[in-house]
Amino acid sequence: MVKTPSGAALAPRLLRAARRELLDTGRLSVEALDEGLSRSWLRSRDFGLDPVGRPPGAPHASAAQLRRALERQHELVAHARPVMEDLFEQTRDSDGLVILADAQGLLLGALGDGRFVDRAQRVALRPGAIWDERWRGTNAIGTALAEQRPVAVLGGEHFLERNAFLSCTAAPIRDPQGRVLGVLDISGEQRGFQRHTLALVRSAARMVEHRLFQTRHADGLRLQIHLQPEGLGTPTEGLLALSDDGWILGCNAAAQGWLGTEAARPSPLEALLPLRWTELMDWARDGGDGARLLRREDGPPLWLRLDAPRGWRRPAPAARRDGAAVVDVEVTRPAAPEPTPATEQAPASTTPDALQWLDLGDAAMHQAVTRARRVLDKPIPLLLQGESGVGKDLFARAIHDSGPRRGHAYVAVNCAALPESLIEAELFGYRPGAFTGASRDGAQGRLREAHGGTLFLDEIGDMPLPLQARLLRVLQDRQVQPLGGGPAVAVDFQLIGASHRPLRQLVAQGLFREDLYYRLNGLTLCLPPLRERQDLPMLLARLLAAIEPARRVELDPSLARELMAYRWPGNVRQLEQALRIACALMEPGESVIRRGHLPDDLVEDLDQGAPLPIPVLLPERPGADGAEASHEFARAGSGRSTPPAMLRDQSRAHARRVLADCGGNHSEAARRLGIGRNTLYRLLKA
Ligand SMILES: Nc1ncnc2c1ncn2[C@@H]1O[C@H](COP(=O)(O)OP(=O)(O)OP(=O)(O)O)[C@@H](O)[C@H]1O
Repeated sequence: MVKTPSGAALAPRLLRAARRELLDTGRLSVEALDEGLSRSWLRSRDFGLDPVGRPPGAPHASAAQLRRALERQHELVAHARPVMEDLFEQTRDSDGLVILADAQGLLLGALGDGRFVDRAQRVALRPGAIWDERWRGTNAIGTALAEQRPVAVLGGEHFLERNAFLSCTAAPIRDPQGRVLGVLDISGEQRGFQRHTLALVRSAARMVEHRLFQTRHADGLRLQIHLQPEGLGTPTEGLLALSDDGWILGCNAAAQGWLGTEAARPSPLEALLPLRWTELMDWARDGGDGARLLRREDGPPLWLRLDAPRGWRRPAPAARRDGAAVVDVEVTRPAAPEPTPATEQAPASTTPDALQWLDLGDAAMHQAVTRARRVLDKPIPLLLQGESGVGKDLFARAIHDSGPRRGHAYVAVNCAALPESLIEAELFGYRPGAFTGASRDGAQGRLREAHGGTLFLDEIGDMPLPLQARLLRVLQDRQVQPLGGGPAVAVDFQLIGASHRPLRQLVAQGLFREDLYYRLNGLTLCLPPLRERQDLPMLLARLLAAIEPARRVELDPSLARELMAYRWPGNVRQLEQALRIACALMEPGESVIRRGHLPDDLVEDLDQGAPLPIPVLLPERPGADGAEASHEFARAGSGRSTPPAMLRDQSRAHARRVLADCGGNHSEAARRLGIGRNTLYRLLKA
């Protein structure tokens, strides 16, 4: 936490002297300062910020950009708003502001009505401004994000002296998967700071997290846990969300702490609690009322309460992954609010885990998973669209594994990987001796192999037109005619097509049959590119755990932030590959991935792409970087297919213009660009 050991800020004079020393000598008298504050000051210095000079041109969202950010974060905003109103009432007398920021430090909303609001406006403490440390130096919002924990930054502890009149406390808000979604902050005049504010903001953030968890897992069975029975039902309780076959799908921070686990990966109930799923079902069948004490060998006893939505019903008996039988149970709960409208309810599904596993908290992925679930048991063809490497193949497999055909074959064919002459035989099969080079025994073909199961046609946009006609016939007649003749054979499969090329556009260009397009497109699911995903931290943790199951590997925090701002042209595949290489390059004793471990081309991109992290935002001071520059940034931000060389050229040209604007002052130019001086030199030379 950013505070002195005594919990109070040091005298302004001492803080100023310590900062001066840091800038003059590069040394920080750490004995005098709290560790978190020291780290943040060092970061602020490395960003090239000057505590007393002109403030750097921090980006500021336009009204439309802010609107879009609010739309993206509507779930967070909806749950935070009532909590913020409550906080505002509690802190009204001390004339402060209650602020909500997103995970990039973009201020989404603020509540306040006193004199302080005017002063706050003058330092851009208002919606649309970005309080990332990169531009504002040490401050509660930016520092809470960088340190990923609650912080108080009092008066002169702010790196920029213009902010020294502020005292701010902030706590991160995490989503049900544990990734930071945003920050709740209370800011006020330094004089008005009250010691309990940090505790207040921390418990308010917990309350928002609690509401997010309840909403995200509204349809399934939940367990409440606490060390004391009185804690059950309060925002301090631990929450576990369970799948219909006894797997823990979600686990809030309190539960993670008590159970010594992480929320990243679903695990069976029995792996975390000394409680069998069948016992829990018996309890549920008996009404599931009251609280129970659960004694554990590896930790303090926990109180446990069952929380099932009204009418929650265990779906039809199905084999569990561990082979244990499950029973059909309906839980009768006391009267509760009417269930959410039918369109919002997830359908009953026996093993939601394969799809659930992909739902790490990104809104677009969540929507794709929810929609896929709704049609799992229906004969509706699915079309997956998304850039190469976003996980279409994995998603198709998860649909199969979560649906009623999971006990049958999953047959994947990459239509782009085979020459036209072979695809036909591969898909439709052939009779013995049907063509030169054919096997003597013939082949039944992939379509027939998929009978009863799922056929996944990857890169279906690359299927040659004559084959499209044949495939269409199969889909219409539900029969396959092998090459070389012979009787037609009935087939029945779930069809999933995928393409990184927009099929609709191919239809317009005459490259894809319109009638086949409509046959395939029962429901289109669009998987988001990695750069737009909001769940990168969770994905990183997931991939690292898979690559290095035997040791705990972490990313250097500043590198993690860079990776989050990177554009990932190769999507999850590129990320996975980069992490594999990094893990391979680490020395045996190392556990933190740093830049030096990454593939060279990625490091090069990170260096050269450094001005791009927040490309779509306008500079706060219009005169500073100029409208032209911001348009260029905006173009770079939206130019998905812009090749790296072009991006480099654009970035270099932009850097040169900013440098010229700064009269050749490299430090000032680096500050305005939001990059380090060395990166600027490299960028100019590139
Ligand atoms: N959510 C995820 N969790 C873990 N790994 C993932 C996830 N999504 C994708 N991957 C990994 O990323 C890689 C690329 O995924 P996949 O092959 O499914 O992408 P794709 O969209 O089908 O690519 P292409 O269009 O090039 O065929 C795979 O190694 C896959 O395991």
